[in-house]
Parts: sequence; C-alpha cells; structure tokens
Amino acid sequence: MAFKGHNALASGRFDIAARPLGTGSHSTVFKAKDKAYTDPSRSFALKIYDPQRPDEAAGSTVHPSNNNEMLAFDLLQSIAETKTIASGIPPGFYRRAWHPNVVRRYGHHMASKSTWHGDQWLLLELLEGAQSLGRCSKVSAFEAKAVLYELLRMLAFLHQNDIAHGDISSENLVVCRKIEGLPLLNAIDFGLSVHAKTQQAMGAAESERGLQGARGTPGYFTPEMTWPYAAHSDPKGSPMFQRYDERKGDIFQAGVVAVEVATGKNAAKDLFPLARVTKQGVAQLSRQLFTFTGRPGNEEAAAMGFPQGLFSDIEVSSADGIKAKLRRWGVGDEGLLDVLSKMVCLPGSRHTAEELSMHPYFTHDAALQPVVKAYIDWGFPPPHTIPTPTVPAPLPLPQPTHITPTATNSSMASLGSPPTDDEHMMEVDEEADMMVIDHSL
Ligand SMILES: Nc1ncnc2c1ncn2[C@@H]1O[C@H](COP(=O)(O)OP(=O)(O)OP(=O)(O)O)[C@@H](O)[C@H]1O
Repeated sequence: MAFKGHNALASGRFDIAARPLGTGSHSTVFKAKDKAYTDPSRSFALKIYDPQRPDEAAGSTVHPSNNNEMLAFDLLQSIAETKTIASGIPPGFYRRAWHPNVVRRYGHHMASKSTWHGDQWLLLELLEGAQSLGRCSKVSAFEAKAVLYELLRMLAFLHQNDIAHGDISSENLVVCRKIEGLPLLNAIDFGLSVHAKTQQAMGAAESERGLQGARGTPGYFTPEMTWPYAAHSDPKGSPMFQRYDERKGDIFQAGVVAVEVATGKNAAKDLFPLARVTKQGVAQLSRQLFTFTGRPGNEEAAAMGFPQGLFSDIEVSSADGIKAKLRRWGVGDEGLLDVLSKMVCLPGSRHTAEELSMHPYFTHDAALQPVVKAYIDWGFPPPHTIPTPTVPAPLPLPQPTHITPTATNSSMASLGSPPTDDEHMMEVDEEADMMVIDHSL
C-alpha cells in the first residue's frame, strides 16, 4: 500500500518500544530504532504526530503547531550546517555544531494529506532517562544556578538566530545527563516557536496577527499576553492588542522556571495559577501577574499599548517590589534575586538572555567553570570570561548531583563527555502546508 513507504508504524523501518516515553497534546513519543540509520542499534525518540481532520482551506491533516515544529528544526539544521563550515567540522557532520541545549533532529516525514497514524513523524535524539525539570526534586542551589545559566545560554543562541521557543516551561526542559556532575539541560517541544518560517506553518489567515494571544502552558503566561483579556471582551478582535516580542516572553517564562527550580514551587499551582483557561480566567490571571510585576508606568504602558486606567489600584512596577515578592516566595540569594528581578518583570525592563548570562551571579563564580568550559569545547564560547578568584577561595564542586528522579521516571545517565555524533542524512518528504493556527482563547 502506498502509505507504507514512510509510515513509522507500518513500514517496518522502525523498531518501536511498546510503552511511550511521553505523550503531548498532539503527539506520542516512543523510544525506537531506525533500520535506515548507519547504526541500526542506536535508539532515538520517535515523535508520532496525531493527524488532524483535514483543514478546510488547505485540506491538510498536519496540525499547524506540528508543521511549525518541523520548520523550526529545518532552521536549526540550517544554522548547524552553516556553523560546521565556520568551525572546520567536516561537512555533513552538522549535528556536532548543534547547540548542546537543544534536542537534535534526525529526520521527519509529514504526509500532509494523510489521515494514517504514523504518516507524520519526527525522529529526535533520545534524551535517555529524560527527566523534566518539573519532576526533579532536591536541586541544590548550585545546580539551580547551572541550570539557569544553561537555560540562558540556550535562549541567547535561539534569540540571536531570531527564534523564540514560545513555550518555555519546566515540562519542556529536560535534564538527562551531566557535565562534570552537573545537569545538562535540553529544550524540547518547538510547536509554539516563532521564527522565520512560522507564517508558512500558520497560513495567510493568521499572518496578520501572528502567533499572538494567551498561549503556551498555564503557569507561564506572560503579563503582556494576558492584559488584553482584562481590558477588552474581544481581545483578539481588538485593535488594542499590540504585538508582543516572543523572545521577551521566553525570558519571563525562563524566570518562572528558575523560581520553580530555586524554591520547589509549582508555576501553575503556587505561582500563577489559572483556574480555568477561559477569557475570564485569563483576565483574572492578568491581575495576579501585574500584582506580581507591578503595573506599568506611563512610558511602559504606552510602549505596551496598556490602557492607562487598567489595574490602577495596583502599585507601579519596581525592581525592589519584585525582589521583595521573590523573597517571600523563598528566593534568598541576592545575586539570584537580582537576575530574576530582570526576568520576571514587565517587558521593557527585561534583560536579554545574553546580558543575563553575563551577570556577575554567573561570571564571578569559578565553580561554574566546568560548565563554561564544556560550552567552549562544544564550539559555543561564552560572551564573557569567568575569572578565577583568588579571594575568596573557589567553592568546592558539589558532590554527585542531588537531583533525584521521581518514582515515575528512570534514573539519569551520567555522561561526562560532550555529546558527539555521526551523520545521518535521511530523505525527507516535505509537504508543509499553509495552515491556520489558533492557540489563543
Ligand atoms: N527527545 C526525547 N527523548 C526522550 N523523551 C522525549 C523526547 N521528546 C519528548 N519526550 C517525551 O515526550 C513528551 C511529549 O513530548 P513533547 O512535549 O515534544 O510533545 P508535544 O505533543 O509537543 O507536547 P505538548 O502537549 O506540550 O505540545 C515529553 O514530555 C517527554 O516526556
């Protein structure tokens, strides 16, 4: 039958484990071996997308966010290929130039007219023993610092390449191996990413407003996403709804993740709970978010398109106010407080990922040196140097990591060496369609 050629389930090409590694809203991820790979014993993560009912306009069965994710990986591949040339890595070995904190893609197939399960798939690097940050427990203060540094280095890389992840959350960040005993972070799930090809994934109908609206994972909505819901009964139709910068959104969401890691609190339960994902629910959440950050002053309000009278009973934003609230949540370290106050704030005050990665909280800590060195080895030197302090004496490296998997997950594999890879060029059948995406309410 015709569909068998690329069908992950029916072609016999993949040996797929019976139990999934995880499930998402539009996909299931399995451990699988690929008989077409040069080493057929190597395991991958095979993300099998659920086909959707054919879209009326384009007749496509690929969900727009899945299409968008595939196109994000196309871009990431192109970036890695270009970097191989600049770094002198042999052409064809582009995955060696892939960013260490972004899951690698090995292949995909998107049959855009097919309703067969298994006709739309993505073959990814297996993050063996992947443990989402949200399920890690007992993270030491130093591990939390390393994780935040890696998160910022990853975002700096994406943002420099005009890619916003768009859905940073503790579920979409996993740790599975270690650098010198410290956790190595990986970002997954690029379905809501925003990049040069996003409009191609979304289609003409959405091209005007882009991927705007309250979208992503509850607990990680940003203030700029939510205020139109508090200000207008029809936020999507409202001319008040100005575009926001999704890269700045990544920074806020990364800050929320960092608060979770540092305090053990849960974003959706303890920090910014959203009772119901409705317009009214988001309007209420908006008040909570601005109560935390403070409402914008006149200049920032004008820049955001934020109506002057909205939340006038809430105090105006200040870094000291944010720090005080973070202290009440249990953040004690003054350096971390300063970094976080530049992340979980209003967009105009948010620092970039690169700026934040150069904060003295990171650069004045010699104990972070092994992590920085690993980036240099991988071809991603930092935008800063880390001095080796003479006084005070360097902090001792922590003993083997205290991150312990919860009962639902297997233990993390320890891997001291940087990831290496060989090449695996696969034929892909690109049938990307123009489709409409709407993750907003
Ligand atoms: N490369 C990987 N290696 C190991 N496990 C993975 C990998 N990618 C994804 N998973 C597992 O599968 C789950 C679902 O993956 P992912 O978040 O990419 O799916 P999704 O359909 O995009 O989810 P969402 O509903 O958040 O959009 C993850 O939470 C993780 O447990």
